[in-house]
This record gives sequence, structure tokens and C-alpha cells, in this order.
Amino acid sequence: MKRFFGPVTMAEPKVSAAERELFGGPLRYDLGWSQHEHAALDLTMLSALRSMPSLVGATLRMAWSADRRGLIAVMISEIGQGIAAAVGLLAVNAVMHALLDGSGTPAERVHALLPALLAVAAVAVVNSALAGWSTARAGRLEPLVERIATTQYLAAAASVELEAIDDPDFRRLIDVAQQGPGSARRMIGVAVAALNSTISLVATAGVLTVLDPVLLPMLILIAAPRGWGAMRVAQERYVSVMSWIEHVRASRLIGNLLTERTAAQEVRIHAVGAFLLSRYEGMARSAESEQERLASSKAVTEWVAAALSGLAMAATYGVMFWLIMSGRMSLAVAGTAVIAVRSGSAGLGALVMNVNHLHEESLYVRDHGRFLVQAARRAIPEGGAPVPERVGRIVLDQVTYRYPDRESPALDHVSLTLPMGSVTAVVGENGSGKSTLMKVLAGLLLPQEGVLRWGAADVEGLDRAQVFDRVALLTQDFQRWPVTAAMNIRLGRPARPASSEDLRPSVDYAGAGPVVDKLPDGLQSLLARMFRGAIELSGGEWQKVGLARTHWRSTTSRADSVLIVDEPTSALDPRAEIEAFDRIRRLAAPHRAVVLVTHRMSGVRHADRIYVLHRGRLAEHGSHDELMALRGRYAAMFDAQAAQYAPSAGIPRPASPPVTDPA
Ligand SMILES: Nc1ncnc2c1ncn2[C@@H]1O[C@H](COP(=O)(O)OP(=O)(O)OP(=O)(O)O)[C@@H](O)[C@H]1O
Repeated sequence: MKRFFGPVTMAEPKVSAAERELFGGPLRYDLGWSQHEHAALDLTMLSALRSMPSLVGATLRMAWSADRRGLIAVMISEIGQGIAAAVGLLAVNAVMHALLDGSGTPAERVHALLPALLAVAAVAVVNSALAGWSTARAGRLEPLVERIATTQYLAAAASVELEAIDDPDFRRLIDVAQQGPGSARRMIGVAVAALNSTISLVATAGVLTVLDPVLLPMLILIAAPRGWGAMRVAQERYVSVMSWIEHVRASRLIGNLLTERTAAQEVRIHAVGAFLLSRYEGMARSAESEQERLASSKAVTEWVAAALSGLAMAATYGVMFWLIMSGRMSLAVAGTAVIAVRSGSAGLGALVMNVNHLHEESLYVRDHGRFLVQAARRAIPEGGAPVPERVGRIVLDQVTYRYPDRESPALDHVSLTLPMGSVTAVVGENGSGKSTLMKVLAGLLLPQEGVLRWGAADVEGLDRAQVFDRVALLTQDFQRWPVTAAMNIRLGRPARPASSEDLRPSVDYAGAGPVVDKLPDGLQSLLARMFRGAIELSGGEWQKVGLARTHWRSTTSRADSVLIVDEPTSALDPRAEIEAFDRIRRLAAPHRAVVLVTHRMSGVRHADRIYVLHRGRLAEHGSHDELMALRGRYAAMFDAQAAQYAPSAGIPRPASPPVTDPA
């Protein structure tokens, strides 16, 4: 009994052998969907009904703003169908009376039957016309709602602070909310179906009550087991999805690794392909066994529901027989009642199913709403004081920044000054906080302690859009946009139109001329391997395009600004690197401060000021000569690199004895 009527519980997620081997256990990372673990247990008719109005309301509001007339048309046609169902039943009742109770010659009876028959036919025609109208308008509404929800989602995701993007909890919410627009779209269809079944049910119930009040509870008795069955199946499916979602994601991840371009070389050389494929198959087999279990469970549940419903139906016919025998119900009314009971029970079953669907979809629409609220809370504020045209310098004063999931700060009370017209270099070992410092300087991360000032103004009070407008950023992993070469450069300042001639100085500046000349359509060539006919550039060639973009951005503004370059030359050959550093230095102008982060010490020696970071703190600062004289960290780093290139160094020798081959 408990198997059918006890609560559907969430089993411990099954972990396949492959999952344990590859991931060290169940994948519990960044799984947005597991947010619903508890919601699954909440999937009861009552809770569904309680939360429904607000969630359906949110979707209908979207539909209202998308296509008011369409929504009204759908409502009218659905209500019309409900009324048509009631009128149809009454017409059927009239037909039954004419057939069974009528007296007179057959010709007279057919004559009496005719108006009712015509009414039944007319109602059927009106009903199908209304259904068609509703389908057409709802079909238009659905993509509109999905588009609005998707646009809301994308706009919100693009407008939040970078800190939110770095926050794993928020990232999870971004993932989950992605399901929202599709669910909102489906919700329109399901809401229309639910409205339809509600109205026709009310109409049928009304007609049944008029025929004989005792038939109404009988109708509920027939439909209840079917409703229970539908709900039970939905619950089981939902709980299964929640239990298995991590497994499914893991196997999808393995599948993707086999097709990804970045993994293609190791997949072949290390024979990772066959290894991962066998794990993928193992995981797929476990998932199939769960599908099989679910299908058998569904079959049994539906069989039990149908049997209970059949019993209730038999009881209803028994009651009707008794009513006819005792003379309390005419044969004509009984005939109509049979039809009404059948359509009513089907309608009630459909309603329960639709409400269930609505509930399932609403879980994802709710996440979408939750994401929009949180994104609005974490959005980069709009407005603020204008950034003065001339600021003279940018100052970082005792700035501390800690990433959301980290204990120790990535930047710890760091102070530095960037005068306009100067070149500042930041060096330090891996993980010392250089990139974080650049993000703070760019206004992407706000200091948690201390201040960042543009001139005399604290950046927190300034219009951030204007701050961003004054920043040019070139990082090692700068965006390789899947568009033409010209657009790749123009996207440095997309609002400004530019012809190929306008972009030529930036191409020449970056030394990208030979790269562009080699392309089949010059600057108009598509740089995206995923499209047919597109070209893929090498890492170093891409860096030249990135440098051209930065030049385009920097030279299209005359206000005081900062140019931030983070490891811009890692993929360049030694000659190109020397030229690139030279070019970057030349970008320092009276209205521009240049900040350079690099591990190549040769690139920093000509900087006006050098800051050395160590574990998030400022360890040393000064000019190259001052820091060399100090004989501290900078001098050690510089000497270590210089020694590698000294003519006497020859080929570097291993510092420790070579590892002996165990074989
Ligand atoms: N998005 C992030 N979320 C959490 N921690 C981060 C994030 N980015 C960086 N960190 C941590 O902050 C510290 C400083 O990292 P940062 O990238 O600023 O160093 P870096 O000096 O630029 O390193 P590298 O020379 O290797 O590029 C590191 O301990 C790193 O693990």
C-alpha cells in the first residue's frame, strides 16, 4: 500500500562506478537543479494549488505585455468553448428526450428531434472554430513570452557586477534560471489547457447537477483515481530527475569531452577516447536502468488508477440503474448523464494533469523570477556623478579585495598611483594578485576596503558606465569574437562606426598587417572556426588582433583614460614581443596612463614605476634601477630571467638529478 500511497521520497543519488572513478564520487558541484530537491517533496496538489496563482500570474503578465489582444482572444475562445460544452450537453439531453420520451409517429418524432440535432451540430462547429482560434493565438503568444523571458534573463546576466559572476551561488542561479524562458513558453500552453478543462468541467458539473445532484460526487469519485495516478507518476518522474540529474550531467560532460576541439589532441595521442567512451557507456547503461524502472512503475500506477476509476464508474452506473428502476430518473436523463459523466471525468483527469504540469513548469519559472530579483540586487548601479574629462591621476588607496569563496584576500591593503602619461608595471609570482588588481583598477571589482579614486572622486560615486568608457583592457584571455577581423577590432568601441580604412592605423600599429594580408578577404574575413569558410588564427596572430582592438579603443577617446594590459605577449615570438612592448609603451599619452602586467621582465625595465606584488600585498616599488639596487624580490626575479638568456648560460641544466625510470 505504501508503494502506492506513501510519499514519493528522494533516494540517495546513485553513483555509477565510472562516476566514482572519474570524479571521485557523485558530482555535487554547481548543480542548480538540486535546488529543487526539497520542492520535489512539496509536490502535492495542495501546495501546487497554493503557489500556482502567483506563478501563473507572472507568466500571464508577460503574455499581457507581449500581446494583449492575443491573450484576450485566447481567454474569450476558451470561455466560449466551456459555454459550448454546456450548451452541447443540453442539446444532447434534448435529443435524448426526443428519442426516448417522445410520442407520436416516427415522422413526428424525427421532426421533433431535428432542432436539437441541428443545435448539437452547430455547437460542435462553433467549438472547433473557437479551439482553432485559441490554438492560433496561443501559438503566437508562446514564442513572444519565451523571447521576453530570454531577453530579461540575458539583460540581467550582462548587467550584474563581475563579483556576482565570480560567486558560485550566483553562477548556479544563472544556470538554473536558464530553464525559465522555455518553461514560461510551455506554461502558456498548459495554462490555456488548464483553463479549458476548468471551464468545460464547471459547465459539465453544472449540467450534471441540473440533471441529478447525486451525479456530481460520483463524477469526482471516477476522476479522483486518475488524478492521483497522474500526480503520482509526475512526482516519481520529478524525483527521479532530481536524483539522477548529476549522473546525467556527468555523462553529458564526458560525451562533450570526446567531441571538443580543445581535447581532440590528447583524446587521440593518449588514447583517452576509448577510455572515456567505455565510461560513457557504463554511465548511460545505469541511466537506462533507471528509465526502465520508472516506466514499469508508471505502468503499474496507471493500471491501479484505471482499475479504481473503473470501480467508481461501475458504482456510478449502479446508482443510475437504481435511480431509473426506482423511477427517479428518466431514460433520457440517464443517457445524457452517461455522456456527461464520461466527458466530465476525462475533463477532471486532464485538469489534474494540467495543474501538475503547471506546477512542474512553475518551479523553473520561479527560479527565473528569483534570478531576476537577485540580478537586480547585484546589478552595476546606473547613474552617478560624471567622470571629469581631466583627472590627472588614478589612485588606489589601501585597497583590499577578497573573492566570495576565499578565506584570504587576493589584495591586501594595496596602494598605487597611476599618473596620466606614465607607464606603470606590476610584477609578481603566480597567484600574487596581479589580475585581481587590474580588475579593481578597471572598475570591474569594487574595493571592499580602501578606495579607488579617479582624480579626487571615489569611483563608487561615479557613473560606472562612464568609468568603463575610460578603460581599455587587453588581457591574455581577451575575447576572440566569432565575427570578421574588422568587427573584432571595431568591437573595442562598438558604438562608433568604422570602415576598413578607419581601422587600418590600428592594424598597422599592432603589427597585424601581414596577418590581415594573409586572410582571403582581408579585414572582412570571418574569424571563427565553427563556421564554414572561416579562418582560425594562431595564438600570436590573435594577440596582434587584440592589440589592434585596444589601439582602436584607446585612440577613439581624448578624455583622461587608463590602458590596462595583462600578459599581452605570452603567445608572441621574441621579436614580436619586443615590438609589442615598445608599441604599448608608446600608447602612454598625456591623457592616458598605461598599466602593464607581465612575467617578461625585459618588458618592464623601461616602465616609469614598477610595483612588486607578493601574496596580495605590495612588497616593493620604484624604478628598475631603484629596485635592482634594493636587491630584493624584483632583482631576484630579473636576475633569474636574465641568467636564462645570458650567453654563458648555455642550455639550462636540471637542478636535481633526473627521475629514474621505474621500468
Ligand atoms: N574568480 C576567482 N574566484 C576565486 N578566487 C580567485 C578568482 N580569481 C583569482 N582568484 C584567487 O586570487 C588569487 C590571486 O589571483 P590572480 O589571478 O589575481 O593572480 P595573478 O597574480 O594574476 O596570477 P597569474 O600570474 O598566475 O596570472 C589567487 O589565489 C587565485 O586563486
